[in-house]
Amino acid sequence: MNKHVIKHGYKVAESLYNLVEHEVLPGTGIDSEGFWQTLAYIFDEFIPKNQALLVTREHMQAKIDAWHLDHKNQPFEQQKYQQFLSDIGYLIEEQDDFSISTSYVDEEVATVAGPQLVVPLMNARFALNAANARWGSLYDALYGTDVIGEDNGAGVTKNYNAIRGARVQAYARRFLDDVIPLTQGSHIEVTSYQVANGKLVVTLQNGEQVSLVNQEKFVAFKGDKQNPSAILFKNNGLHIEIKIDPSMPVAKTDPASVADIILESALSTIQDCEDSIAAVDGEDKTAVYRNWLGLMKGDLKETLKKNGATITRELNGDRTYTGLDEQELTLPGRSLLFVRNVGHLMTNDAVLTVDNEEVPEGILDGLITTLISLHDLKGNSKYKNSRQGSIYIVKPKMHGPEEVAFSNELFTRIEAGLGLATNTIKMGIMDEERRTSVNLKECIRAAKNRLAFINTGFLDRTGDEIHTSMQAGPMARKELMKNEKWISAYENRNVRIGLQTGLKGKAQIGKGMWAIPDEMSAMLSTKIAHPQSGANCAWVPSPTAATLHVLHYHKVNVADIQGAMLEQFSESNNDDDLSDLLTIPLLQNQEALSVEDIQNELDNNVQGLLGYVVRWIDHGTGCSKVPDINNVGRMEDRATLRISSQHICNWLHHGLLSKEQVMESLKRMAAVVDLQNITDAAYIPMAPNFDSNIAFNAAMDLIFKGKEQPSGYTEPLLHQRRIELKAVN
Ligand SMILES: CC(=O)SCCNC(=O)CCNC(=O)[C@H](O)C(C)(C)COP(=O)(O)OP(=O)(O)OC[C@H]1O[C@@H](n2cnc3c(N)ncnc32)[C@H](O)[C@@H]1OP(=O)(O)O
Ligand SMILES: O=CC(=O)O
Ligand SMILES: [Mg+2]
Repeated sequence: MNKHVIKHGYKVAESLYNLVEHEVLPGTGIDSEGFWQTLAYIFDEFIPKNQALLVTREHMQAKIDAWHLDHKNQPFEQQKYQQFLSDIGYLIEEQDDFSISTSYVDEEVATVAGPQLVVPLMNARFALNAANARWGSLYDALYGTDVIGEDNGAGVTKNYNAIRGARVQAYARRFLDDVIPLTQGSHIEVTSYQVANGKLVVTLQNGEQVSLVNQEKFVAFKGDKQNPSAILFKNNGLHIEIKIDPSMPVAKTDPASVADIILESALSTIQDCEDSIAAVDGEDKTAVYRNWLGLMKGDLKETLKKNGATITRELNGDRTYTGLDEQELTLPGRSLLFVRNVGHLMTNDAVLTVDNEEVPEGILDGLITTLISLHDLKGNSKYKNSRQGSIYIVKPKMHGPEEVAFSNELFTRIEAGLGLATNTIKMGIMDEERRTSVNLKECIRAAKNRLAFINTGFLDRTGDEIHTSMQAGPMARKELMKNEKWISAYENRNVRIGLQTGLKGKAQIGKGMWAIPDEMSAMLSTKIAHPQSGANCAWVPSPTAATLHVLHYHKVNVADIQGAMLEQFSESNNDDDLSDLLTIPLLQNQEALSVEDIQNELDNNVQGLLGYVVRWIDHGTGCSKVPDINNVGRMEDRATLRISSQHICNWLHHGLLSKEQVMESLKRMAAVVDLQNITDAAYIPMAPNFDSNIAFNAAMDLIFKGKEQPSGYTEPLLHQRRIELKAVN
């Protein structure tokens, strides 16, 4: 067990204590004793409330399970089911209309629509990269991904492939023609961009001088007006820089010496303490908090080897240009950072009660991540995160309004304890549990003075859909879930309620993750649906994906779409989409499933599950790219694991699978996963010693004990097994 320091009746892990005492508190203006006293008061007050909320979850789930068992083999009556959900307080009556009144929200959240990057905060290399992903090279994003085809000699080669490069240049120019068109001709014909009398003068190959159709989109430049090194545009609130540098190899093939198109990309980033990391004890929590501290103090650094060279990565500075008024124009060089705390379920030994009980991790996260954020608010960093003086905390996995009210109250108490004005902490609500989706309006009301985002976390939400209705019958195939009634009702209703509660211009309405990190071409052709649906941000898994997804926000003006939607809502009665939302995605036509279909479904789930779990348990890696059965790399995190484990568990429970069949698949797929990891020297193979392999046992538990897991969450079992592994290593 970790060593602890006793503070006001609580035992604080020594590593955390030292971090807070020596690195966090200095410079915050908060004295040590006052802080530990606040911590103790907050735990005294909120631990019992937190525990009571978890008991409510258990009771509701037990009643839902019982209802389905009572109605087994009877025709399903939707109205009766909904009435039952109301009777048990799962479904709450919506109250009067209202609008949120959140203030001091940064423009990246309130008014400018764009990509939102998510990153595991435990990984400093990635966390820094994400903070710096505010600006990204469009040329690199295109060249390095499948957006540019490999046909006709355009493949990725060891050295620079000029054929591929030419395609990249052409693609980027078509984009410029779309969003900043010239009065005549195309950006591909340009031989020079110059500035004269506050206007952009563009010379084409035929010698003609033209300009922009929308002059106001040209906002700044760098260098000499006759010979600028950068031209800056703004479209839909997002910046585009044409970088001009004749010394760069790619510029030599360009008549206007364009070296790159740099796009403002990840407007905001969520630094994640939750589903993409594996922090199981006080030591791990301290490492995560230390990275957040480095980001808030602006001094986080990571030395790494890249392309044979050793580099030190740190936060990028702001970007400066010359504005059209000849004054310096400074733009943020870093993404606006949110921090995602954990939810209400887990506990951690970073702090123990006097009875050696672990404290709720979510309460600790709220307190420590806020304390650390004081460095940003107090200007202790050479960089600014929130120019509005706010702290952005995403709260995941909350079930219904009373759990949101709990977080709201906790944040108010933390603010008071740390001397902050009430509502300095802005809350992001993940709409990812069914009891939150069905009561979304009331959830928003419960945080209406601090709400900064709602986001459809469809991955957790799918896991909860399966678990909540575990007893109702076998669920639809995983891949086909996206065609089910509930999910479109969920996505549309989230936007509708968000707009009707006044989020436009004040907060984000966000959409979920693109979970196929290497399929950027597919992302480009489909993820435009997110801004088109009225969402002003959507999640991407990497900086490259952010630079590509931002193209959608240049093409779609989300504020206009939201405005039109609001008008439409006021003219028509809203359809009652609650029944659709509550339509359980049961497998239809089970007889049509062949033996092979069932086996494929199982093998695919098992492969993803094992591929993820083995890295989680053995390496403490909370988010991985794992090949599925078709060899497509999938982003796996605890939410996708929740889906696969619950899905197998559900089919097993309803007899579509046998225990032996699941075991056979687990063992066969373990060998496949072992092979996939063969180049990793630190990898511990699962086959053939399955019984003694901790990761393999974790995988079995997730399936065979899946029904009993609270809300079908994977973290209790993952934590238990990782702690077991850490103890033997
Ligand atoms: C349901 C939910 O809760 S979704 C939210 C949780 N999910 C996430 O946060 C996804 C975060 N993404 C990731 O962790 C990764 O992109 C993965 C695991 C999906 C893929 O990782 P890898 O296989 O290592 O990616 P790949 O090899 O293609 O790229 C690695 C490079 O991209 C960078 N990178 C990849 N993802 C990110 C990211 N999210 N933020 C910043 N940089 C990133 C790395 O820093 C690295 O670059 P570097 O060598 O310069 O440091
Ligand atoms: O947190 C996101 C999700 O989809 O779950
Ligand atoms: Mg989630």
